[in-house]
Amino acid sequence: MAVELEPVSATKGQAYCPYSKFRVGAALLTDNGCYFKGCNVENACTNLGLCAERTAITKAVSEGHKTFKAIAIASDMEDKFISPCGACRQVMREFGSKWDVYLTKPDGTHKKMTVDELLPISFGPDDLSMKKINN
Ligand SMILES: O=c1ccn([C@H]2C[C@H](O)[C@@H](CO)O2)c(=O)[nH]1
Repeated sequence: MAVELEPVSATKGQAYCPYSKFRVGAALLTDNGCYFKGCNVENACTNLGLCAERTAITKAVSEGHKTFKAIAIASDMEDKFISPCGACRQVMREFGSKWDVYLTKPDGTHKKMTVDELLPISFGPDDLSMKKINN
């Protein structure tokens, strides 16, 4: 397995989710073997809440890491693999389409998908590299 699932499970315990009571943890593995963990951080102003995946990615980027091998995501859902929201998929895609996302269950089972499988035919940084107008 490319990513340790234990850190992601532990990170779920840090979730600040007084409104949804839905705990999520993420563990992001960089190309050079560092882990950045994240949890969801909710807010009384509902739409300011941040998902676990984006917390982990933001922590990594702000510490100088932008190439990722994998991210693992954990929740308390016993019967379903946790699946990242559309916003998180787009933020993952910003840093490449070919890295892995491990969707997990509390019993340790997981499903591995690439960012590209989760967000096919995506819009990304390359699409902005061509100048479309001359001003
Ligand atoms: O992949 C997911 C799905 C949901 N959430 C959070 C957002 C919100 O705080 C709570 C309920 O949607 O779970 C995540 O952090 N990651």
